[in-house]
Amino acid sequence: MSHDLLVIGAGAGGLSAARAGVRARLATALVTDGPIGGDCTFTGCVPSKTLLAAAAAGASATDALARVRATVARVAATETPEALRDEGVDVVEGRARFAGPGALVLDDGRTLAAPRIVLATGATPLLPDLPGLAAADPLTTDTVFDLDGTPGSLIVLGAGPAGCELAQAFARLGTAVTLVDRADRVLPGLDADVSAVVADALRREGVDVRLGTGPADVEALGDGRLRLHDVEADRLLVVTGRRPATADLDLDRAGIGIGADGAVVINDHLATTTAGVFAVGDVAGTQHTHAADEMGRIAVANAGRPAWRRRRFRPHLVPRVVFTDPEVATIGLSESEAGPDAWVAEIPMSAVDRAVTAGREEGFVRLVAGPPPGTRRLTRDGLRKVGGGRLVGATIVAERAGEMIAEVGLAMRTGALTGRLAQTVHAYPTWSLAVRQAAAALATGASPGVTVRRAVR
Ligand SMILES: Cc1cc2nc3c(=O)[nH]c(=O)nc-3n(C[C@H](O)[C@H](O)[C@H](O)COP(=O)(O)OP(=O)(O)OC[C@H]3O[C@@H](n4cnc5c(N)ncnc54)[C@H](O)[C@@H]3O)c2cc1C
Ligand SMILES: NC(=O)c1ccc[n+]([C@@H]2O[C@H](COP(=O)([O-])OP(=O)(O)OC[C@H]3O[C@@H](n4cnc5c(N)ncnc54)[C@H](O)[C@@H]3O)[C@@H](O)[C@H]2O)c1
Repeated sequence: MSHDLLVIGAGAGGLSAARAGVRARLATALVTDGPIGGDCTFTGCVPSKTLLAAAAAGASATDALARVRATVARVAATETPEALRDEGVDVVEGRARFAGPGALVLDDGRTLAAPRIVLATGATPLLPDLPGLAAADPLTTDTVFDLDGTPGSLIVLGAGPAGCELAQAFARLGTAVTLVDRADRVLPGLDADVSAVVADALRREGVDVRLGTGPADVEALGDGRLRLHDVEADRLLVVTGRRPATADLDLDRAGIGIGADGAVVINDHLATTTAGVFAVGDVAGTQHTHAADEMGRIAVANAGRPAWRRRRFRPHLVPRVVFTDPEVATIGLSESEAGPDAWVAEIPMSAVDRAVTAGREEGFVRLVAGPPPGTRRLTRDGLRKVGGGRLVGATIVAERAGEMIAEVGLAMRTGALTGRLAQTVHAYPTWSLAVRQAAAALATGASPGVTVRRAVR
């Protein structure tokens, strides 16, 4: 059967690519070996955010898990094969591998060919090589949301976004949680003071946070319980990262390269090392639903264009939100990444009236601004004279940080001077007024409660 576009994988990236194909009037087939919606709907964002919301609302463990199942079913019902076929996508159920550069073969022997292929096969949980791990029947994000009830005690191994979110959710549902990471802080990819706020919040809620741990065996205790280091628990949840799903795809038959990090090698245009084949989402090394979604659209647009007319995917414009309480939202460069030419404006949430009225003063807004392109290193006064410079990044820790980061993304996307945020009237008393207050300090010289400094590594 012949198509214009083949998309492999029906998660966020594949769905976005397939819909973009239909919009571009391409005969589009979406090949999937799993349910439509992928990780986000079934094992990622939707169940984890539902569990967090139910736990925050004080639901019982049983109700929270029932709410997870109901919400996943509700979201999944909007993305059935039938609904996609109605949209014009030819949904092909089966597992695909490459037979050659423009050709796929399915597990039942069917073949498909197209001049454009988008690879969107996602990622799978990565389990560390710990002696005794398999025998302890560890939970992963593929299985934890299927539990009938919450365990009395739980070790969460890995304090990245998944570990911190799930540790907080289970603790709030009454489980005795120990959060373990070999790094010396939670969320080790973020600035150290972000980690400190989140670790404090988790500890206040009773999570036993153990950091800087060395390698250890997992020991089965015979009664269904297990021990890791000196911690005993009913169950172990392993959230130590994810591996791009490239196995059994026969990528080498099509000449598609894989990098040292295990992700498919792509360039700024999302093209792989093989002409006509593009890769998007987790299989290409990104880690968020909205990144996969954006990449799907860009890949399809680029697949029909010569290299000089292609759009670039700009990872620095992708916000990242950790949905702990408080939330952590980042975009672009952190202070330590920005370099000594950048300026930083920072306001603690204790100086923001909405946070004070809500009794939620932990956290801060940190804007990082650089000189406009072509401008030399600027003094503090020089920065003010160029409208506060242009934002190159932001880090927000606050109850609603995930909502607050969007306007920073808009400013960065449009290249607006920081002063534009300061000139924009924000309703009082909103959380996002903190962003305006910080922007005002860069653009006008002073703003109550805000400190301005050169970026520190
Ligand atoms: C617990 C958890 C919470 C998360 N929370 C968030 C969040 O709040 N916000 C956020 O932005 N991101 C979150 N993520 C990450 C997000 O879920 C992923 O980044 C996103 O779903 C990746 O989409 P994708 O399309 O790249 O891959 P996937 O959704 O994994 O889709 C890939 C699909 O490809 C199919 N497939 C694989 N191989 C083949 C093959 N050979 N043939 C046919 N089909 C194949 C699979 O069936 C799979 O469904 C979370 C992840 C986890 C684990
Ligand atoms: N809110 C969100 O957007 C969200 C939420 C959850 C997950 N995700 C995505 O899902 C993916 C998986 O998340 P994750 O938190 O599992 O991965 P991660 O790679 O972000 O974090 C893994 C953590 O495990 C630790 N670790 C690794 N091996 C270890 C070991 N042997 N012993 C002890 N600690 C170990 C690391 O130090 C790190 O802190 C990521 O791509 C993440 O971005 C996103």
